[in-house]
Amino acid sequence: MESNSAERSSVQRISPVHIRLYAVMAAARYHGIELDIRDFAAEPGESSPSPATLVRWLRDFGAVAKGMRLRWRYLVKLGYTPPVVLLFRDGSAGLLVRTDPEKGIVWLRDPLKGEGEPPVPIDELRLMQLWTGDIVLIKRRSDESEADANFDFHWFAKMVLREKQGLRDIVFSSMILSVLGLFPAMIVMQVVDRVVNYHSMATLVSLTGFVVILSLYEVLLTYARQELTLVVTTRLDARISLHAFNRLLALPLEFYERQQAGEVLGRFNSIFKVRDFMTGQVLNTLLDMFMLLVVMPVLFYMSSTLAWLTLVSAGAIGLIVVIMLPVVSRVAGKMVRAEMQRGATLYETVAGIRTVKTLALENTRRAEWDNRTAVVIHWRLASQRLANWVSTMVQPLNMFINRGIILVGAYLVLTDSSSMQGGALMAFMMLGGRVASPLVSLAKIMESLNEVTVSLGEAGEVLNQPTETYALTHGMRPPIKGALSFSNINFTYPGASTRALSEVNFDIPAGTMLGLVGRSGSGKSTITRLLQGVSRDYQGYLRLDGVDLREINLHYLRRSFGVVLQDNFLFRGTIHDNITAGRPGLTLDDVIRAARLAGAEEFIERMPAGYETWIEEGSTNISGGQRQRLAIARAVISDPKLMILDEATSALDPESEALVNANLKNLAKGRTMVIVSHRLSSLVDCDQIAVMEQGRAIDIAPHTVLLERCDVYRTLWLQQNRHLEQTAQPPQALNSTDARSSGDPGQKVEQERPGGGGQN
Ligand SMILES: Nc1ncnc2c1ncn2[C@@H]1O[C@H](COP(=O)(O)OP(=O)(O)OP(=O)(O)O)[C@@H](O)[C@H]1O
Repeated sequence: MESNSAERSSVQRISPVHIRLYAVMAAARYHGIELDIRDFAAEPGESSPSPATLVRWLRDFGAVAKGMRLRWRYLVKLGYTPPVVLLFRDGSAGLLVRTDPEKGIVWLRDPLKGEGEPPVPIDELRLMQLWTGDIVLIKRRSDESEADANFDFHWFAKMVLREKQGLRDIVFSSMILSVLGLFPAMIVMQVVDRVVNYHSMATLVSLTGFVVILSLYEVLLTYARQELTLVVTTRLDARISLHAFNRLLALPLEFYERQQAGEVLGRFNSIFKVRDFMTGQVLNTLLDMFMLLVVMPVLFYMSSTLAWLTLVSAGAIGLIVVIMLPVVSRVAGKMVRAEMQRGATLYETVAGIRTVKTLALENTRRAEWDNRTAVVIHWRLASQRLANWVSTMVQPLNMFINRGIILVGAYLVLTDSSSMQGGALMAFMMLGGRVASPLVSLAKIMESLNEVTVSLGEAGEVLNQPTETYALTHGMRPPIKGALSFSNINFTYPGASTRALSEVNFDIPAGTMLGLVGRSGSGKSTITRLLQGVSRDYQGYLRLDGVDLREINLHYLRRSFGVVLQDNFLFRGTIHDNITAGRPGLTLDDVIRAARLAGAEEFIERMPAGYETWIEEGSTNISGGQRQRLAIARAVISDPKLMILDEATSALDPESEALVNANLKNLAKGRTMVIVSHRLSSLVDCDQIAVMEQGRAIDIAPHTVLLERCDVYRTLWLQQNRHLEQTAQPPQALNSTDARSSGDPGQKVEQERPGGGGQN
């Protein structure tokens, strides 16, 4: 219930709509699904959320939900049940937890009260006055484990088998089509042997009728099968795409930092090769195999000698393909990898085109592209050559099946006319060709299987990495005030040999404006990464309001932070869209308030379309200072209790920097703010400044105190402000706020904490 009160605290008044949302959240929580009220997007025009809107919300966050209308007589039969949401006429909702059909009573729980509270019994008459008749049923998705399952053939097979019904219909129609496929040959046999030999017009007429009806049937069935296949493969496609993209989003930032973006994309895209294979080649070959099953007995019936000859030749084709398989697949694997690397080069060039152009790196990029293309071409040629070899070896056997058999058959007809007639020979010819193709495609499947295995392995390199899913969906959601405490924090980046943070110890109360200073590489950004839960593999304890950060739901934690970096990505869209960043439920008033706080209001209003001004990709049509201010507005719109500004003003011109800095105090009101800056003069207003040196927090105190007692700080300050030093002595007099800050002697970290690093 802790989280319930947290969410409630952000709501001034509990309206019926909120009660309805809390009811849904409580029912979802029963199944272990944590919803955040801030994720709820109301449908425009709906005064209170309809079952459909609630179901959409639930489904978006991993629940299986269903809205339905129920009569009392069915509702009362539910017995002991997981909480069912009953929608009330006033826009609120209740939670039904138990019913007694004998007594005609249901028990409702107040969504705002804890699970321990006893439910209230209520009879039909009273309930019908409140209840609209709508309910929302919620349960946990049974394939939750599937969401975290590895991307392998097993997973794909499971996905395919989830389309059981569709597949069953496809198989059934394929079997019938296979049988129908025999008829043309049979008809030819009848026409030659009966109609032509005996000049029988009556047989021709009845055969014609038969052919028309069967053809019609075949046309319809083929259409239906195609339609079914389309539906099944499209559904499969959608499911795979969604799942893969969710995986991509659930990967930790640390993973992306280690990987080349182009390679990640290339690997991700190889998942679609697997999909094409499963839904195209495998399915078609399986369907072809039915043909084989149907045709073979007929062939043996017509002539066992010819049937054996056909089977052996087709088998030999399959054998050749299988023997060549390892070589072909090795080459195919090299081709896939080469294509992926070329894709990475393409992506890098396009993503970094500004640098390429400004540094005139076209020739270098072109040379790299040429090299990569040369490798691709080399392996493609090799693989196509190999394929050519295989098909050349196979061709004589294929020709034998298609042409040689007729000669053997003719010989059989001549030497022993009782064994076969001319018509049967022609029918055999027509059907014999169908034996080779399924066998060959079966062998080819094995060939592709290797290429697909390589692709799957590549995709797995990205998609089977450990995700943050658990941390994003589990954990506490405590109310956040903003007190931070670092105790004995040690952290080393994966693969690095030295610690990025070493025995960091300091505490700050909620509402502190904390500056982080230190030389380049001293660990300032690493501190902010730990705070945002980007890197979680640290030793020691980092507490937010006394709660271990690792215990807090990651999604909730990150939402509680407003973060502005040195270079902020603005999405293509309007200023309004960028400030709300797609967060549901924010109004224009919120946008304006955030823009005002960020000092962006004035320039936005001067723009021709105001908040509807379109921002191009890479935000080329606004200045750097404007972009930063929009990023700040985006960060403060949800009124976070914690804010991080990591070199947010470093890249700005002095005027824009002054504008943003002038607003810092305003921004910091009511929240804890962590400001990383190289420019010490922008931090003099901070309540506390932590000085970082080689991963250690060597001191923390207000500006004036640090100037007096921290050598590193004083050196940095003097390096940047020597000109001021000469004109105004002593440095404490530089800023009036220093006098206030100096009242707080701060914490001399290394002295106060045992185990802290020594001061430099
Ligand atoms: N993703 C990473 N992988 C490995 N090492 C890293 C990574 N990021 C930072 N480091 C290392 O960790 C140390 C601290 O880096 P950090 O970025 O926190 O320093 P900083 O004080 O913010 O530096 P700057 O002021 O230059 O941004 C540095 O030695 C750096 O080389």
